Amino acid sequence: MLRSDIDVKSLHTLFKAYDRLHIPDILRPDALTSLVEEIEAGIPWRLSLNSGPKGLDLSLDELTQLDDESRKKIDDAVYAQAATGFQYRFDAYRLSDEIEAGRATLPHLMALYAFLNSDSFLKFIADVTGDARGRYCDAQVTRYRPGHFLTTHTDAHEEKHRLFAYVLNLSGDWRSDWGGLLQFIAPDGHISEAYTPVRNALNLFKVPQAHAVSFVAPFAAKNRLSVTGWVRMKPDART
Ligand SMILES: O=C(O)CCC(=O)C(=O)O
Ligand SMILES: [Fe+2]
Repeated sequence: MLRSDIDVKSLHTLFKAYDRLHIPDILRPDALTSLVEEIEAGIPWRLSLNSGPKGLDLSLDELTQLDDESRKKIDDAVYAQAATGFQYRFDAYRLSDEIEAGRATLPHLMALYAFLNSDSFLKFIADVTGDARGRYCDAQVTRYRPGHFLTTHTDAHEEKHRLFAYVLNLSGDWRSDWGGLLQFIAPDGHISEAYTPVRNALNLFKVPQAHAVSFVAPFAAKNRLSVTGWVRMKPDART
C-alpha cells in the first residue's frame, strides 16, 4: 500500500529534528481511492464527545431525534467545557475495536488496518522515527463536520503505551480557512506548527506533545475525513 519511492532517510532526519512530520502521498493512489469510496458509501458513524473525563459515543440517529432544547443543552455543556479545558466533538468509527470484536465488514478499511499492523509499515515507522519498539497500531476513522473540534491535549495515556500518533488525511482540496488544522502548541501558547489536511498525507508525531484540531468553520465546504490512531508498544495492551 505504501508508495514505493519514499525517501525514508530524509524523513528520519526531519523527524529527529522536530518530533513530527507531514509526509505527502503516503499510499498508492489506487489504495486511497477505494478506501475513500468505501467510507463515503456510508459507515456506522457515532458522535464522539466527552462529558468531563468520560468519553461518549452517541448514535447519530438518536441525536437527530432530539428536540432543539435537548440539543442546545449538549452544545452548551460542550462549549462550557471547551472554554477552559479539554473537550472534543467529532464523528468516529472505532475501526480497531470493531475488527478485534469481529464486527467489521468493510474490506478496504480492514485491509488498511492489516497494512497498518504489517511488518512493512511498522518497519517504516521504526526507520522514520529511529524507534523500533512499535508493535501494534490501533485505528479509528474520524469525520470532523462543521462545529467539530478537539482542544489541546498530549495523547499521553498511561495504560496504552503510545509511542507515536498518526493521522492519514483523506479529504482533498482543504482550505486552511475552514479550520480543522492539526496544530502543535508551544509552551508559550503560540502555535509552533499546523498541518492543513491534505489528501493522502500521513502526519506522524511523537507522544506526548501538545496538539489540537481547530474548530471546523460553519462555512467549511466539506467534512474532514481521516484515519487516525497510535503506534503502540505492546500487542497485548489493546485496551
Ligand atoms: O485528526 C487529527 O489531526 C488529530 C487527532 C488527534 O489528535 C486525536 O484524535 O487525538
Ligand atoms: Fe491527539
